[in-house]
Formats: sequence, structure tokens, C-alpha cells
Amino acid sequence: MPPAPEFDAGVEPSAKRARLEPAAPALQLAYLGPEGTYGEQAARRFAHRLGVDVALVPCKSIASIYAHPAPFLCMPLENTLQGTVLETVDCLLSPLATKPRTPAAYRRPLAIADTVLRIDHQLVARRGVTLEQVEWVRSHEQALGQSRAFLDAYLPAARRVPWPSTAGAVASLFDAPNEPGAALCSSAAYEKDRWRLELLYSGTQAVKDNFTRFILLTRLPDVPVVPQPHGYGFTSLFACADPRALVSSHAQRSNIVVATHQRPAPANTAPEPFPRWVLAEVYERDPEQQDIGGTLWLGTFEMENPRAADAVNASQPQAPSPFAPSPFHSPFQSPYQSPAQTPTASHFYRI
Ligand SMILES: O=C(O)C(=O)Cc1ccccc1
Repeated sequence: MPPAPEFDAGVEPSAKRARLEPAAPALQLAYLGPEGTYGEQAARRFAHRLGVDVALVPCKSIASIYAHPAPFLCMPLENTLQGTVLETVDCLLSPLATKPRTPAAYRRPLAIADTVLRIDHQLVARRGVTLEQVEWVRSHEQALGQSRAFLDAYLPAARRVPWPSTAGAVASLFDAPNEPGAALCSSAAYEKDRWRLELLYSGTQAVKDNFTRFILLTRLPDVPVVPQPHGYGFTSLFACADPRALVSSHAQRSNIVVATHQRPAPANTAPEPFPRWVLAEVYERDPEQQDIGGTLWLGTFEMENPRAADAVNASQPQAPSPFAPSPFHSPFQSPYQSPAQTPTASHFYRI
């Protein structure tokens, strides 16, 4: 009797089996959601520039972006008409407080890039609602402020209701189906829901050339600064508790302070009528080439309270980085800053 054929279970011998590597999970990039915000547009640009597989994660507020454990965070920093985005600067300065507000398990984020978006607001309401009927307008406080003159002229009696985001304000219109309200949002947010929206006015901001600058932060170690497509601006952000410190610590390095963002410090941190913390934007000159370098990263924080500096600088978990190591991200080190000029580690740190 011939031997029984070997039982073929339909499985290839293991040596021949195709080796399917598990796909690396996409790196998360947290932004101000929901879909349709200006923040989402900025986040998409950053994702493209990073050149790695990135999953966008919408967050409910700017504060919740900063608290998110995602390796990348996208936040609005400043606007042509409204200036500083207060919630963002509050987050960036929060490590100056004695108790860091970010959970200790998350690596404190560092800025690695910026992008500038043109901002053009649309006033929208649910289908059938007219401008004359609008009793309230919801939007991010930036959009309400940028549209102040329009609202004064066209909707003087309407209540202005700050909302965590522009696209969130649009979504809220459908939760209040019987109320004659409106929202200020991007064209993208309008386009997404246009079948159920009325476009009441296009371009409500006070000037046509209205821009918002967003920054990209990372919690990963050793991420190289992301090349700027425009090729200029080696901009660092430095925070300090006393604006005078900017002059003494930067003058001799021929750095130029080009902008400052100021917020009140907790009143008990300084015996002054105007206790304040300052985030300063600084061009770092390359002393060799006599020109200005190419990338944004947040600079060094000068600390009044060394205990706070220690808390912030406390060792943080190192997530594996998919990027080549960069010399630019070691603490207290800038390519154009000699260690001899760097004040003690307990008083300075980079954000
Ligand atoms: O709410 C949004 O869409 C944001 O991204 C914040 C914002 C609001 C208005 C102008 C720029 C950014």
C-alpha cells in the first residue's frame, strides 16, 4: 500500500512564510479639534513637513493639547490682529509655576517648527437662519476678537460667546436647533457642513491680511528641528520672570529680541504690582556666518525659583525616537551659545 499522503493543512512551511513586519504605529499629533479648525490645517502642514506617518488627534481645547501625551503637539501662538494666543502662552509658561501642570510621566514638549496660516472667517448659521435673526455668535475668542468691528457694525445686539474652537462652535449650532445663533469659522469648517449651513458673511476679520502663527512641539528626544520651507528665521522663545533679564543675558550674544508675549505671574511669586512672566522671541545670530539661521525652537527659561527649575528639569521618560539624534536638543545648549555664557542649569532651561 502506498504511503498515505502527508496531511497538508494548507499552511506554508514556516521558512517560506512571508515575513510581515508589524507596521509601526503612526505617531500622534494633537491639535485643536474638531475637524475644520485652523489648527487642523496647521497640523496637516506640520505632518507633511515631518515626513513620517502621523495620526492627527483632535483635542477639545488648547490646554488639553498641551496636556496630551502625543509625541507632537500643534498650538496657535500669535495673530496679526489679536496678538498673543493667551491660552497657548499660559500653557508654555506653566512650567514656571512651582508645580509643573503637565503630568510627570509626559516629557515636557520642545518647539521644533512654526507655520503661518492666512485666517479668513466665515459667519455661518443653520440653514434658514438670517443675519437679522442672529441673537448670539459663538467662536474661539481669537475669531471673536478679530471680527470685533464686523460684529459691532452688523450684529451689535448679538451676544458674543467664546467657544473652545471655531469648528466646535459650528458643531454646537446643531445642538441648539431652536436657537437663532451663528458661528465664526474657517472656510473648511463651512465647506464640511455646507449642505446644512447658511453662509451669512464671508471675511468678518478686520483686515484682509490676517495671519496666525502655529508652533509644533514634540515630546520625543532628539528630534531634529524641522526645516522651514521659507528658509529664514532662527527664532527661539525664551521665558523669564523678569524682562530685564533678557537684556543682560542676550545682549552680549548679539541675539535680537523681536517679540514678547507677556502674562501675569501668580501674584504671590513677586512683591510687585505687575508680577509677570515673559516669553520672548529671539533671533539667534550665527556669529560665524553673520546671518540668521534657519529654524524655530523654544529657548531657555530663566527661572526665579530654582525649585521650580529642578521640578521641570527632573528626569523625564525617554520615548524611542524615530529620528536621527540632533545636537540641538540637549538641555541648556544652543548651537550659538557657548557653555561659558550659559547661566547655571537651575536657573535656565529650554522649553
Ligand atoms: O478654533 C480654531 O479654529 C483654532 O485653530 C484657533 C484659532 C481661532 C481663530 C484664529 C486662529 C486660530
